[in-house]
Amino acid sequence: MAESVIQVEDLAASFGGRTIFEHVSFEVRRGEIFVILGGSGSGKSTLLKHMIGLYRASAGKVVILGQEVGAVEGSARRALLRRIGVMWQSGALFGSLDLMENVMVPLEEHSDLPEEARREVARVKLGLVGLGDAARRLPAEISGGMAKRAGIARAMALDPPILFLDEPSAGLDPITSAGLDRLIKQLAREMGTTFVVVTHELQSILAIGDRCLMLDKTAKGVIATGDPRKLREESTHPTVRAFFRREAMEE
Ligand SMILES: Nc1ncnc2c1ncn2[C@@H]1O[C@H](COP(=O)(O)OP(=O)(O)OP(=O)(O)O)[C@@H](O)[C@H]1O
Repeated sequence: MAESVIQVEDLAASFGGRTIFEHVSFEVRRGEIFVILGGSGSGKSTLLKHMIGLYRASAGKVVILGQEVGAVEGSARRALLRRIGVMWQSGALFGSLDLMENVMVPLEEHSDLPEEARREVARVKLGLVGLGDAARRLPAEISGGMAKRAGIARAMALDPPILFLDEPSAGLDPITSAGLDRLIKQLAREMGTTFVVVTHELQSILAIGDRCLMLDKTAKGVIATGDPRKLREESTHPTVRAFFRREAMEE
């Protein structure tokens, strides 16, 4: 079994005294696609933000690549954050920069590479996500699916061993979404990148998830973990069954 690269231990999140989830523990192994799922408001994005150190835990901790996210500071923190890439739901591209310039941004901020080398890295990353021909286009000139791909290329600019994707399928039609799923799987297999993906799209979960964790608003925590295909067949938890059955019937 691959080594674990992320450990989440007894994590709790709350805002203004309101608990969103507590007692959340799991680990993510090197090279796997780990999916965080759950209904609206269950705390998926909140968990992701705790994992990358944007929020402070009200209890418990997150350890990434051997370092406690909430405890490292200064240059050690910057070094740790360099080793994780994040793609936000919207793709969050800079509208005034073309795709190549967008992918070059993290390289400008975090590397000493000369301009020509930065361009070359950006070219390679855009090629990797199938956007080799669109490097000079502006975000306004591309489709939603292309924007997601560009967001992934930018998140990969510094070759992070771990990539976090926040709702990659949101706003995409099923065919584009399936194409994005294939890309994520390909990157995990070929580059050995570990993915943590937040989504509630069942088709995606079944297509790409090696393992998943399901959060629940009422339970304020985790109600299932494991292989999503097995959960679909075997879970006896009513909410887990309802989630997997609802959309399984649409397949
Ligand atoms: N910064 C914040 N301040 C206060 N409350 C917050 C904050 N971020 C999230 N919440 C609350 O935490 C709960 C979980 O929100 P979160 O966005 O993590 O859910 P989610 O599962 O990602 O939902 P969705 O699928 O709708 O995006 C919600 O009730 C939300 O209002």
